[in-house]
Amino acid sequence: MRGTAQLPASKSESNRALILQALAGGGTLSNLSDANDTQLMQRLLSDPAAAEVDAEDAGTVMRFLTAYLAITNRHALLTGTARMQERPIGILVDALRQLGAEIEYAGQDGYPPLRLRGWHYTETSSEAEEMAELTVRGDISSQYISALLMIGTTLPHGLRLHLTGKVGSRPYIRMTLALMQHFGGNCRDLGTVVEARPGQYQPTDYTIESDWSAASYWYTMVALAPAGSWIQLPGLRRYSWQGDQAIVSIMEKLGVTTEYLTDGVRLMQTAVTEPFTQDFTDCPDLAQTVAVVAAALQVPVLMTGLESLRIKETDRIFALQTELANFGAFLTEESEGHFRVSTDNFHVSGQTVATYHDHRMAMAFAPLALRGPLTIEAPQVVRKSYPQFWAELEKAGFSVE
Ligand SMILES: O=C(O)C1=C[C@@H](OP(=O)(O)O)[C@@H](O)[C@H](O)C1
Ligand SMILES: C=C(OP(=O)(O)O)C(=O)O
Repeated sequence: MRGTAQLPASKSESNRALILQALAGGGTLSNLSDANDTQLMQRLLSDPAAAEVDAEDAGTVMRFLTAYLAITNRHALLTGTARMQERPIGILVDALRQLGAEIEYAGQDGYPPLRLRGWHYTETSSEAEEMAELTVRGDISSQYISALLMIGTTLPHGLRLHLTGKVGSRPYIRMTLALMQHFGGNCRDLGTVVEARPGQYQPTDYTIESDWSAASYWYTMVALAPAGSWIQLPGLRRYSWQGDQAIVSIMEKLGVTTEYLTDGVRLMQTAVTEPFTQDFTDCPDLAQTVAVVAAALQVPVLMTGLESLRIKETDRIFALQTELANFGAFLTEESEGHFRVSTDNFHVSGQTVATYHDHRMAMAFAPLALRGPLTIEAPQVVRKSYPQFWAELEKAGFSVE
């Protein structure tokens, strides 16, 4: 493998920028993602009269729009796929209700679909001179916190959140604060306390960075490709707001080194090193990539911080365990929350990989084709974050049927 692969733009940055642009009332966004999650967000924001809003399987769309539609006083049914209706949202709904939103559960308590019935400033919230203050659990999804922070700026006195529990996906909260600031918001990260000061966002231009989570699959390919392979990925930045840039240091330990270029990075293969322990609390979306590449390289990585994986697009722990087993690889819970990747005669020989409606299952396993033929079921799942994935693989020399 030698060449350049095109990445999608970051869907996390794109979906925040779209909400902030809507709250600011303008600003030009360049290099918006072609991911379905982002195209969907854009479509839903551009139809302010819709009575039913379908967030499909996009977590950021569901969570960010719950807060955005509430604060903009929309009356609508906010729904999603069957899986989305199993992904919890009670923490966000409770917080928004305390702030003045009228939200009812149209199905099961604590889960979408939601019936939004507008925003009612309570007397205390409009008269008090102090910031609204809430305590929010941080150990289920950071998307609730990002959703609240973005609208917090537009509250009469702003919003202070006290985060409890083991806060996961922290870099995504920092990305939210960075983008809020970029759009003229005044906010602070004080660790277990995060604040959005009251103010007005300003229409601001922003160019979205390429997606580091999508880049992770190219790291796997370079790791598994013949010696001397390299790949260039344009649009990635050395100083990134994306926590999944952590793939750089993780893959140093799995035989791929990163060189920063004027535009993007070049990945080069090096020697594989020792077994190691990796905590995914800050970067859960990298877990599948690393589990698969560690299995293929037969490096016994100990993975921790995987708590949120069970409530993503699918139960990713179960999906990984089931599919890895077909290759002679195992993800075993050694002690609570500590999962060891191990292998017993790892082989790729025409297996079929089920994808469980999860784009990351397809993209994490596809690079195994460098070791032998395989079939990926429902390959269109990649459209959630990387619609061009299969086309880019073909350009890189894979034979895709
Ligand atoms: O805020 C975001 O853009 C995201 C936050 C993470 O979710 P959690 O906060 O639920 O872990 C991540 O897994 C998801 O893909 C995108
Ligand atoms: C978990 C993911 O997305 P979301 O939660 O936004 O659906 C993901 O892209 O891996």
